[in-house]
Amino acid sequence: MTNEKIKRIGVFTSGGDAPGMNAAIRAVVRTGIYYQKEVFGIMRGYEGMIEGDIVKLGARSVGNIIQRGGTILKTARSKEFRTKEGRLKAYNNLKKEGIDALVAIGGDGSFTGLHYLTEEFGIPAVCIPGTIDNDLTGTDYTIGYDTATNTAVEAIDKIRDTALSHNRLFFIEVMGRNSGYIAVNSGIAGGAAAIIIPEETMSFENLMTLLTAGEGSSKKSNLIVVAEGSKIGGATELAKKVAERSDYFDIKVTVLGHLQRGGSPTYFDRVLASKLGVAAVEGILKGQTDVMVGIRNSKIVYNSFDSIINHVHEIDQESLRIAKILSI
Ligand SMILES: Nc1ncnc2c1ncn2[C@@H]1O[C@H](COP(=O)(O)OP(=O)(O)OP(=O)(O)O)[C@@H](O)[C@H]1O
Ligand SMILES: O=P(O)(O)OC[C@H]1O[C@](O)(CO)[C@@H](O)[C@@H]1O
Ligand SMILES: [Mg+2]
Repeated sequence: MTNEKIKRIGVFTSGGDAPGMNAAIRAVVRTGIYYQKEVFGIMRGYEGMIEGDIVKLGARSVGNIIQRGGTILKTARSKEFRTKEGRLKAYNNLKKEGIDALVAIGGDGSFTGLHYLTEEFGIPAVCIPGTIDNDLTGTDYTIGYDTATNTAVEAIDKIRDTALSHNRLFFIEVMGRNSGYIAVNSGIAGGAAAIIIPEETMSFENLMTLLTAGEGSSKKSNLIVVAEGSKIGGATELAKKVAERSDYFDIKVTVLGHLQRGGSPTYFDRVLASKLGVAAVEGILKGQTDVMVGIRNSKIVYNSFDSIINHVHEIDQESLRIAKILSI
């Protein structure tokens, strides 16, 4: 796999950080070096690309990071890269450093930016899905999702102890942007009484009926997991509305927020990141471009940008079904 045209590969992280991004950086750097390429780290995503903040990485410079959360390359959301002028500045910096291929680790927004750069300047690029949201079709799992969901489950377990002791109803809000993946699976694993996600609109009246049924069976403590993208209101709003309709419950709210983004990646995310990092570099050396590398049914797959962007990563219906059966 000695594609002579590619000599220098640039790698960067972009959008929200996710646990396992470091493991992916390590895999990209070491695979590039394994195939006798030079690898450069672009700092702070597209911001660093525009400013020319680019550093050479060696096999040892990515030692001792596989277990660390966050991203050693740092990350950013860049407004300027959304403009053609911004992307031209970025491309000129890549040219200056002799970088002739790119690997991006990020989410849908990062891929969209890279798609434009590839279209405008013809630079080969492969994307690695790195986001806690698991909102990308073309891969069963994104890097960081497993760790974030485990973090949410740990938090839910702790809230359950206090909820039970006080007979309280808790609304627990988890991240996921417009996706309900973290909510559904942390809800099943945490034994939630209801899971509210953007993909499936449970009406507020349905929620009241469910809670009132609990009232009849003298169930006073309950955990409701709410995805931040919920269309019937976030945890705070729902708690307020329930309190207005019933004085039966002692209601509390916990918004888990950014704690879901940090921490040491699980074994699953480390292995996923390692596999995708190797596959991204091998893909680019074999001529893949404008694609996202993913894992489907345990197999590495490359999907074109067009087939993943603006497509919804559907929630598994079976998960929704079992969540309902088990919450009676
Ligand atoms: N339409 C676009 N055109 C050019 N660049 C874009 C576009 N959309 C996003 N980007 C670039 O990609 C960056 C990251 O995108 P975004 O903030 O949506 O995060 P993401 O990659 O989707 O990750 P996550 O959703 O996990 O935080 C943006 O700050 C911007 O620089
Ligand atoms: O860190 P920020 O910029 O507040 O973004 C938060 C968003 O990023 C994510 O953590 C990852 O995309 C989402 O779940 C959340 O909506
Ligand atoms: Mg995104």
